[in-house]
Amino acid sequence: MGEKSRKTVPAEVIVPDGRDVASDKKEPLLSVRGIDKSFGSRSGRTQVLFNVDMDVAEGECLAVIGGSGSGKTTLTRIAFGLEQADSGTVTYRGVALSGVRSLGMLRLRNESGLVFQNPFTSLDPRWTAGESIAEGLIARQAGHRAGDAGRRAASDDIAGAVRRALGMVGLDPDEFIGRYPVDMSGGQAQRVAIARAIVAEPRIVLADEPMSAVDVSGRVQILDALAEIRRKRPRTAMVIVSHDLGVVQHIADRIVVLHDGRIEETAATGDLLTHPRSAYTKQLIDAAAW
Ligand SMILES: Nc1ncnc2c1ncn2[C@@H]1O[C@H](COP(=O)(O)OP(=O)(O)OP(=O)(O)O)[C@@H](O)[C@H]1O
Repeated sequence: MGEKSRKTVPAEVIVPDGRDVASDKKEPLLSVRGIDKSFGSRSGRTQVLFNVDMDVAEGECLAVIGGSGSGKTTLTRIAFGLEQADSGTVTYRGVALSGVRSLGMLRLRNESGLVFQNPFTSLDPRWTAGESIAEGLIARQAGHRAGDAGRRAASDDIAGAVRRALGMVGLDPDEFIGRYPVDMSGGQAQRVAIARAIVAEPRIVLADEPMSAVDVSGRVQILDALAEIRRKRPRTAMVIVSHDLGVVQHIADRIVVLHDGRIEETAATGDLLTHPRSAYTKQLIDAAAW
């Protein structure tokens, strides 16, 4: 995606110290405020997140970058309700994730798609790509239709949705629908995992280091797949975690830089690349592999 085609957030919403007060004029889709997190026993606790704020707007692609151990995975797991913060709040569509059965948590679970680093551990080796991708939809549709006609209609819908999702990630449905993970490259398997994450048309997708377990050609295809999802589903928000700024610079609208558990800066991608505020961000720009 070219620099010109990038959506940028108005400069006035980026406050001077780099804190992310609001990514858009309207309410963010997902909002994280004042998150602290420590790990360890009472005698030896290590704090890994310090008063972190982060917003994700509808349709926005936000990249969270930082070195190893900076807290990217912990922060995004907390933001998506997969882990509990020690203090602070997470709000999805204006409702707090206040417990596993809270409205905010149920909505977020139902409306998010998750992609993790290693597709071979997230895909069931006993299932074909078609079965893996269909799984989420089948569970969701089961409650909505009754009777044989309903079940037939549901299975037609599912087959169509699975084929569309495979097409969106650049995999030929005829070729891949019946294929098992063992017969896929890392890049193909990761694109199947992405198809599974987006088949139910989630409002927000988390991709945690989706390219790190894949070779260079596979990485390009994964990036293309994510860009295609953004084109076809412009209202879907994405949060992409990466240690490499180069990987995300062509797809992210905004970038959050984490350093030792603190937000170093948050800015529109073009601004961050051309006018990095911190020495640490400059280091990440210099180290970008792509
Ligand atoms: N369950 C856990 N128990 C103890 N420490 C943890 C746990 N999860 C994460 N940590 C620690 O928290 C810190 C942040 O880890 P996190 O995985 O969030 O960082 P990261 O930026 O995603 O790193 P990486 O790029 O290496 O995956 C690290 O020091 C890590 O060792």
